[in-house]
Parts: sequence; C-alpha cells; structure tokens
Amino acid sequence: MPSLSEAYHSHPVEVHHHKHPDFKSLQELPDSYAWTHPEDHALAINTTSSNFGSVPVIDLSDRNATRLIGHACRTWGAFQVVNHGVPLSLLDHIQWVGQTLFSLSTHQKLKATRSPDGVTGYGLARISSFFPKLMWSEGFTILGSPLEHFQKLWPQDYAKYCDIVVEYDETMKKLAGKLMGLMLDSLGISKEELKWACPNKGPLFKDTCGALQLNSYPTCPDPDRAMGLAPHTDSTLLTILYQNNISGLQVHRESTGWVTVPPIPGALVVNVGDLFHILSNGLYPSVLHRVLVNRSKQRFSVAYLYGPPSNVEICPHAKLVGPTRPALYRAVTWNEYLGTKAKHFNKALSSFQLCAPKNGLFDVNESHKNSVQVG
Ligand SMILES: C=C1C[C@]23C[C@H]1CC[C@H]2[C@@]12CCC[C@@](C)(C(=O)O1)[C@H]2[C@@H]3C(=O)O
Ligand SMILES: O=C(O)CCC(=O)C(=O)O
Ligand SMILES: [Fe+2]
Repeated sequence: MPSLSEAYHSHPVEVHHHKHPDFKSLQELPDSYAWTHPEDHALAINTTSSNFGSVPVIDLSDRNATRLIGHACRTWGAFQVVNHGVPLSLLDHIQWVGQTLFSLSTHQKLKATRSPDGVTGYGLARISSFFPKLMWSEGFTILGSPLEHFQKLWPQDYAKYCDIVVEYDETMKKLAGKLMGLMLDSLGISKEELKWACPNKGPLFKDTCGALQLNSYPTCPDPDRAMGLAPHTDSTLLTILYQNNISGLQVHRESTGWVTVPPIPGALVVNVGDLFHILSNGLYPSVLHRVLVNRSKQRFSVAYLYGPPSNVEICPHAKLVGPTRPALYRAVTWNEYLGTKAKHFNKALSSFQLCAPKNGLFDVNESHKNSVQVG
C-alpha cells in the first residue's frame, strides 16, 4: 500500500531552498517578494471588504451543531469551532514547538530540509513553483513521527518536542474524526454508510492519514506588497487550523471577495478540502484561502491536514448521486490527488471532473488536456 510519504515520488516538487533568505536580516522587500506592481493587476493583494461578517463560529456542544456546520460548509467552506475539547495548554505547547523551531538559525533548519520528492521537513511553501513571486513564510511538514528530523534540529533535547507533536497529532485525529462525522451527518450520510470509516476493529475513522504543517510568517518590512501564503485550497478531506493571536488568514467568497478569519483565543478554524468537495459531489466546495503578513508581529499557525486511509478511493457518495445529479468527479486516492496537485496545482480538482456543470458533458480526457501546467 503506497503511503502518503510517497505522494511526490512521481512529481518531485522543486523549491529553491538555497534562495531561502534570513527574513530577519531584510530591511527592504526584495523584488522577488513583491506581489504588487502598478502594471500588474493580476497580482493585486486587495482585501475587498470585511464588513460582511466572517466565517461562522460554531460551538461543538450546541445541539444544532450539525445543522450549523452544514450551512457553514455550503456557504463558506470554512468555520471556526469552540468547545472542541482540545486543551488550551496543548495549543500553547504546539505553538511553542513551532516558535522554537523557526527561531533556530537558517543553517540549523536547513539540516532538516524537505527533499524534492518528499513530504516532510523544512522548506518554502510547496506551491511556490506555481507563482512568479516568493512567499513571505517558512514551513515544516510532519507525517507520523517527527523523530528523524527533530534529532537533526535538536540533537540533545528532541524528545520533549516529539512528545508534544505526537500528542497534538493524536488529539487532532480524534477531533477530525468527530468533525468528519458531523459534516457527513449534515449531508444525511451516517458513518456506517461510508465503508472506510468503519473498520472491522477499533474506533471509527481510525485508519485515516494526517499531516501536520507548522507555518511561520515573519514580520515584513513592506507587508502591503508581500504574500504570506498564496491563494490555494487544501488537498484534504478537511483541515483543522490553529492560528496564534495575529490575523492574516483570509478566505475567498464569491459574493464578497477576501474575508479575514479573525483569531479567537482557543478557537480552531476548519476548512473544507478538495477531497470532501469530491465526496460531497460538489455540495461542500473546498475553500480558497491565503495568508497576508504584517510589519510588527510574527504570525504562526499549525494545520492538521486530514485525509482518508491511503488505499481508499474517494468518490461522490452514492446518496448524493441520482438521476438529476450525476456524479461530478471520478474516484481518486489521496496519493493520486496530491501527485496531480503537485503537477497541476489549482487545476487538480477539475482534472477529476466527469461533467462540466455549465457546458454539459465532456469527457475526462478532454479535461486533462485542458489543464494548464504552470511553472
Ligand atoms: C498532505 C499534504 C497537503 C499539503 C501537501 C501535503 C503536506 C503539506 C500540505 C500543504 C500545507 C500548506 C499548503 C499546501 C497547499 C502546501 O503547499 O503544503 C498544503 C498541501 C495541500 O493541501 O495540497
Ligand atoms: O497560516 C494559515 O493560517 C493558513 C495555513 C494554510 O493554509 C495551510 O497550511 O494550508
Ligand atoms: Fe491551506
């Protein structure tokens, strides 16, 4: 069974780590990081508005939680959760791990560099190659045990950092299973109706895969022209995001444009990912999001990227497919999806489309041909 760590073997993602700057030493924004240019509207960073409210905040102990989650997924593709049961101390601890990691010297961090065909380790945003400008951030991806990398970063005291990551991973996995159940429930699908969710032995959703992404957005000398993390959707079923108390995350909504997701102490942000989009047959669209940076405060976040067991094919659920609503996507495993994302980035989802919603039917091969390869 190919594991997630092999997702990029067929499509190595070349990111030029040697260009990695020491952000702190830069007094001015280098041109390679400047996303706005008077003649280049395509790269405009403008936040359209933020007077229209933001993503719903849902109390998981509310008896209407399922309905509220359904509404949030349909209309925003994202929501915040409170009363989620994750101890605040654990959120503090994982933030401490991230902050300690990113404040190591560049030389030290590069010892744990992510390889082009690997998933884990330190590096610039993997999606960098699809954009003409660099992003003002650094990241660290963890899959399973962080031991190997952490031993390189902290030869003496890696164990205490590992313990926190393992606890965070386990806690997020449980919460993700719960959220997955609620999201399915809101579509009228019980867990028993999703075969892979119910293994013969052990708890529901026990064989799922998860990755942790630690992100740091250093203070920036010219934040209005910089981009922390460029617009993207996550290639997951769902993503649980912890952000520190510095705002920067924005979600895109057709009707309003870019909307800030304000940090709420102790709350977690949940994003619908591309695989849930497929599973829901397009009813819960994956949310486009990005991160802006600021001049005076370092921003920090941790994403738990949640997906199905690696051998499972995700397809539109039978209950959501019928004569008036054909299956919009073909079946795909998480590995195949990540490989396609690495190659086609924001064209990945439509490359699995079976019928174009507006222009009627067209064949899958057509859609493959049409997907543009950038970078
Ligand atoms: C399991 C995943 C999901 C990944 C790839 C791999 C590990 C890291 C994830 C992210 C995290 C940052 C944004 C993103 C777009 C990126 O560049 O790396 C994500 C990507 C995806 O959701 O496609
Ligand atoms: O930093 C954030 O708030 C968002 C990070 C993100 O989108 C990701 O890691 O996929
Ligand atoms: Fe994301």
